[in-house]
Amino acid sequence: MTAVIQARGLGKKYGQRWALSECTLDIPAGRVVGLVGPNGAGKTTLLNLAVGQMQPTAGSIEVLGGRPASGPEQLAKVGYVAQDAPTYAGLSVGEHLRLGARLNPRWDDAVARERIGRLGLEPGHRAGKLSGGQRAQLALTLGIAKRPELLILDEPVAALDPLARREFLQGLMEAVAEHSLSVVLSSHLVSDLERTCDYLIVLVESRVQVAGDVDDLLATHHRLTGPRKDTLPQDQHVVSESHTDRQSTYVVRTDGRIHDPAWTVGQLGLEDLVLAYMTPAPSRPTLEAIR
Ligand SMILES: Nc1ncnc2c1ncn2[C@@H]1O[C@H](COP(=O)(O)OP(=O)(O)OP(=O)(O)O)[C@@H](O)[C@H]1O
Repeated sequence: MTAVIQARGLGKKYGQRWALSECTLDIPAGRVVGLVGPNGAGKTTLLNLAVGQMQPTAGSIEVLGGRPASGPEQLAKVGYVAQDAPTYAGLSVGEHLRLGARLNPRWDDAVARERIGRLGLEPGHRAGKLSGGQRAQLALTLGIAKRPELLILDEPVAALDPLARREFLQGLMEAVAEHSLSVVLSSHLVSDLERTCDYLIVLVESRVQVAGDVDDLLATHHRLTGPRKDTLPQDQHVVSESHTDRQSTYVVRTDGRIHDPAWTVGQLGLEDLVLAYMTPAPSRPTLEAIR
């Protein structure tokens, strides 16, 4: 497997506090990767480390086989659309494209102009006067026209209305199909990730909780529901659990089938899976303690 991002024991500390810790990951190439987790989980920190905007406190990270931001060649291979899709308010759309052409050796002006035309963005309009959605589309256009091998996007659709979100993600998926891009995309909007991503990373409190192929994750996670019991499901990794007076519900990860007739086995959607990892089982057993 070729990894676009390979992290080994990666960590970043601000003062006394770890924003990211013990992160070991191999993100495969040619995938659209969703990075999800609650506020403050460390997503932006991981992405900033990947593009070389900050240095690790511990461990190492390689991107496309090189050290982040280690030279012009490395910079050309990686595109980054930072949080809030930053653009230069005083520059026009056309000036952004000219700047992109000057700064990026692989710049594809035809792609940039075609996208701008299709989106109805006037070259003479100042970026500061564009709507949030138009600015995000301009930032995405710059990221795509740079023709990187890996495009990293930090919550690019957070401020967009549902229609603008759909258009943005469609544009992204077209670029993935046309230019065989690898993409890492952080978002809180799991329904959007479900439509676009084929690989998922869940980060909670600075640690990777789970990472893997979306289809594999959905096939190996199950919801077990049954009468409240003293015995926990055997041989399964319990991701989360909840109990009422009469009923117990577990989200478990298992490669095998669940034969115990005491449990009703249900499939999980991606949102349920993410939520299960975001609200993990406190400190396990103890139905006694819960009673
Ligand atoms: N420059 C900084 N100085 C000090 N602490 C920081 C700094 N940047 C981030 N942090 C802290 O590091 C932790 C991780 O922040 P980060 O921005 O990576 O999270 P996130 O998952 O991207 O959050 P969000 O979803 O809210 O954007 C948080 O606790 C945050 O307060």
